[in-house]
Amino acid sequence: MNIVKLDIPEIIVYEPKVFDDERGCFFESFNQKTLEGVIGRKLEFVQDNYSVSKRGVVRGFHFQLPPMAQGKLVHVVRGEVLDVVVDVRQSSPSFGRWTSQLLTSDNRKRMWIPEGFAHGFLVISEVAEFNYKVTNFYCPEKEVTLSYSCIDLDWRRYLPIGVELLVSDKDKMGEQLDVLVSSERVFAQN
Ligand SMILES: Cc1cn([C@H]2C[C@H](O)[C@@H](COP(=O)(O)OP(=O)(O)O[C@H]3O[C@H](C)C(=O)[C@H](O)[C@H]3O)O2)c(=O)[nH]c1=O
Repeated sequence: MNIVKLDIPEIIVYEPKVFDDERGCFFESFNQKTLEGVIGRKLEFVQDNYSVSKRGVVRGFHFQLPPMAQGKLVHVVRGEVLDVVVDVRQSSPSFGRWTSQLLTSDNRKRMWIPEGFAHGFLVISEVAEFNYKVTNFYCPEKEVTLSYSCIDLDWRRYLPIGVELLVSDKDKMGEQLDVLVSSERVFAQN
């Protein structure tokens, strides 16, 4: 297993060990014991999610507030995405900062996103199939949408000229971080 360090230490990216042979390849797409060893905490995933998106789709940023906060273990089954997380923990030294990683079916990278981060991604390939495990059930009442435009990222530079962003109405209404802070819809100071 190869671990990729990002500039926000709580976000962990790793590449599973791949066993190639003349038939093709094998790798453990998920191993709880291995992952708990890397992350250093117990994990209990309760739900698997799967989304299929066209090139140019931006999903997010979404997060759920306590007590329904979700840790997420994400990966790409087919295609390529730019996966982006934003720290929404007010007590964190990296509050408001973001980091990203290209996740593809070829690089087989998995990204662990703990509770307290808003998550989203841009689809770069023609189609992307995105699969992730979450540590808490979906709770729309506790879900918050942070605007995908709240960070200094030019999403379009990852797309061919002429391909426009495709964003849901809900995500188009995503709010800026300062609004979420003033309405106490971020992770509170400890
Ligand atoms: C997330 C979720 C959604 N839904 C239903 C609700 C809607 O009727 C439909 C589409 O939901 P939404 O537009 O919120 O899907 P995404 O934009 O892919 O949301 C995801 O986007 C970013 C990338 C994330 O990290 C979140 O986990 C997740 O919110 O699925 C469910 O029934 N269960 C669920 O767990």
